[in-house]
Amino acid sequence: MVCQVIRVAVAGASGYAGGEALRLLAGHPEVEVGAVTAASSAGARLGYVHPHLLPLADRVLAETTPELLAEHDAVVLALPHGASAALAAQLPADVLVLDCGADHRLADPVAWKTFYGSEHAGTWPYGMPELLTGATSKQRDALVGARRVAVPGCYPTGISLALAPGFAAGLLEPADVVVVAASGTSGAGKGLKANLLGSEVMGSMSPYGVGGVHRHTPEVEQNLTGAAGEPVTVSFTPTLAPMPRGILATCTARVRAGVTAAQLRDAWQQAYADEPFVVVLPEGSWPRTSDVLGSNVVEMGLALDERVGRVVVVAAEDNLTKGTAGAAVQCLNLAFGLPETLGLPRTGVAP
Ligand SMILES: NC(=O)C1=CN([C@@H]2O[C@H](COP(=O)(O)OP(=O)(O)OC[C@H]3O[C@@H](n4cnc5c(N)ncnc54)[C@H](OP(=O)(O)O)[C@@H]3O)[C@@H](O)[C@H]2O)C=CC1
Ligand SMILES: CC(=O)N[C@@H](CCC(=O)OP(=O)(O)O)C(=O)O
Repeated sequence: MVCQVIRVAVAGASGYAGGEALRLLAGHPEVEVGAVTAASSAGARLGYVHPHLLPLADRVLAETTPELLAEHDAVVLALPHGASAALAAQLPADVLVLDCGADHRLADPVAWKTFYGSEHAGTWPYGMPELLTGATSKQRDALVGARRVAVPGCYPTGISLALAPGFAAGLLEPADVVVVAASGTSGAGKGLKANLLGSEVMGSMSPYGVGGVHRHTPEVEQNLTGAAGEPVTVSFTPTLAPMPRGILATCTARVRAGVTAAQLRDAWQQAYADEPFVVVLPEGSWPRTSDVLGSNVVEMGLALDERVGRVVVVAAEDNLTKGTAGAAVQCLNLAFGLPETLGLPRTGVAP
């Protein structure tokens, strides 16, 4: 356990993920917010780009340099894909680096090249403590004391947590997994065009990245393969929903012959019984994105569709909280030996 305050810098502080990291860090009892950095908004008051962050409103966004970031105990990188790897390589090994981008999530360089089209930067411990990596082992162990963390993607968070218990318990077939998920518009970052939001997104839902081409597909497959101990393949279709925040992922997989609804419920309950941030709802209850808005919780409900032999798991999360910045803070707590839940809300702001 560290005794002094942890100084944390946020790079990409003018963006959505950076803003959410600052909202959480500003309320964290062991953290002092250090440098806040950006690119095109460097020089602006933080209060100008994030009026909701009142306690930090008079901070001025600095340019993002490794020298400035290196003065901190921890750095949250909330930058576009590809920008974090080069920066992280220039930071001292004893500074905790939490990369909200995808650069260090995938272990397979071929999958990286196929879905991201650039050279693979390397693989860091994956920041999803609750993820089953076998029958009972979880990802948490690799995060205690870590100094480099690849924070998961927003869709892979809800989807992987939704299906891992069934694979870890050997109850699901590894092929024929189907996921359709809806995301709020903040998932696309602040660059999503205002006119697109007004005329095409609000009042409508639309699919994108259809046909197995979305870059979160290999991340989900990597996570579920780790839980199953054999290759898992996934058909994933994302959709854009007319709401600012939230992801609702509907995940289905074929159950092995003879598997009962009681066995399924048992596996999910056992997997998450001690997890503060993963909630399995009672039979017949289903999650809503509004219930987890601003909270670090993934809520899920499950049922066996006996007619077709498939388990259906529906998971809800806030893409900016548990889907990125909340996971980063959770991993910071683990890395520094603090209680894992420190500074992280378990309550949402519904309706
Ligand atoms: N939005 C979400 O729900 C989630 C996002 N993430 C990941 O978090 C990261 C940030 O996403 P998000 O906040 O949505 O994106 P935004 O577009 O909202 O913000 C991007 C931030 O990065 C800064 N920036 C852009 N280019 C550079 C550069 N070359 N060097 C330094 N800073 C730069 C921008 O600064 P400026 O504005 O000053 O130009 C801005 O602060 C991405 O990797 C994303 O994939 C992960 C999970 C969920
Ligand atoms: C709605 C929307 O556009 N969402 C983004 C996901 C953003 C995210 O969180 O994922 P990464 O961290 O991997 O960027 C997308 O589909 O690309």
